[in-house]
Formats: sequence, C-alpha cells, structure tokens
Amino acid sequence: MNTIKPQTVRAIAFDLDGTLIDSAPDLGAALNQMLTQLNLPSVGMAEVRGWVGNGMKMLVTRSLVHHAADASESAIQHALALFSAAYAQHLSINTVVYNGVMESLTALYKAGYRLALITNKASCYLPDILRAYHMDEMFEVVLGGDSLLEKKPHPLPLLHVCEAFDVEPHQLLMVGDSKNDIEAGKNAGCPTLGLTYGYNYGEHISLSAPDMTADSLIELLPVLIPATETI
Ligand SMILES: O=C(O)COP(=O)(O)O
Ligand SMILES: [Mg+2]
Repeated sequence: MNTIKPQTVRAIAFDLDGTLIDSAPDLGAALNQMLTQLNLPSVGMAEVRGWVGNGMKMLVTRSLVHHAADASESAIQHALALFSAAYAQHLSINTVVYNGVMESLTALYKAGYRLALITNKASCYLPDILRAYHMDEMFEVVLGGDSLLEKKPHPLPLLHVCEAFDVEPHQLLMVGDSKNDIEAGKNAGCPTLGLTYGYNYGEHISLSAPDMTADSLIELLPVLIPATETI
C-alpha cells in the first residue's frame, strides 16, 4: 500500500536509530558496561533492539526492570550517568549505516527535498554520530529527544520542522522504523513511511498502519523521484 504523493511531499523527516543506522551494537555495549558496573548480568542484542525507541532513560530503565533491579528515580539517574559515560565512548564503533541509506539520502537531497532528522536519542551525541557516518551535511534541521519540550510520538518535533521549512504537515513525510515515528506522523498530520527492518518492540511496523511500508529506503526513490529506475 502506498498513498504517498510525490506532488505534495516537499520535505522529509528521518528517524535515526533503526532507520538510518543500526546503533544497537554500540548502545548494547554501553548498556552492558553499565550493567557490569552495577553488578548485574549482561543482556543480548535481541533485548537491546526491543528496548530502543523512547530515549536513553527508557532504555536504561527497561534494562533495570528486566533484571528486577532497583528502578527508583535515583537508581535510574545513577545508571543513566554510567550509561551516558559509556555510550560517549561507543558512539561509532560497531554502529553501521543500513543498506541503501546513503544512496537514498543523497538522491533525495539532490532532487531538492529538504531533509530533517528527528530522533529520540539525546542531542549531545548527534553531531559526532552524524559526522562519523558522513550525514552531517544532509540535514537542515536536527532534533534530539531533549531538543524540545516533547519527543515522538508527540507531534511537536514534526510541527517544529514544518514551521522551520515553511511547509504544511501534509507536505512533510515522516520516515521511521517504530510506532513512535508513525504515531508522531499521524499526530502531526504528516504522511508516514514505515521501514520493516529496525527496532519496533518486536512488532511489525505495518500494525501501526503507515501510508507506505518498505524493506529499504531505496524503495522510496521511485515514489518521490519518479524518473528513478536504478541508482
Ligand atoms: O534513542 C532512542 O531510544 C531511539 O532513537 P530514534 O528515535 O532515533 O529511533
Ligand atoms: Mg528508530
């Protein structure tokens, strides 16, 4: 199913984790370093992939709850400080860019679409990560989970991008791997593309009923750049 219209879309907002980059190996390494410091057992990548999507505090909290450890606010804050220090050393060691991402971003950018990044990841890590994966020139607006008063699935970051780009919500396509992205898009009145390969709490993204689903970002090119056959 695809109800995305190339004649209406003028700008595209991308999610980061699970959409552009597979950051779970670095997030997992930092989480396991934190768990070791707390004398708790390590967790596997499958767990980590199921916990990413609502920011670092939620990732840390889910790991503490998983171990039935102290998950009081002060325990979470202590764990979060350990995790943040560890992740700062693990931003771009084993993270990889998904297939098709660079080609697609480049083609969409060259075709004149205005591009934004809207992630729930803390904003302090974004410049280094975007630079490490050569994406720092692509996005005119970059928002982290702490950039505004609300984060996805709240519509505020998407509406902020609409205002920055001077476009209507129906002209901004939201692209993401999780229900937070699709719900944020629907809440803002934006069309949505759900990618099937990322992290979505073990659920298929089609359950969130995006306007289009795709197994690779490349599938968006013939939709938004109709002359695209192969790249
Ligand atoms: O940091 C997270 O939990 C998720 O980040 P995302 O919004 O880029 O998927
Ligand atoms: Mg994501």
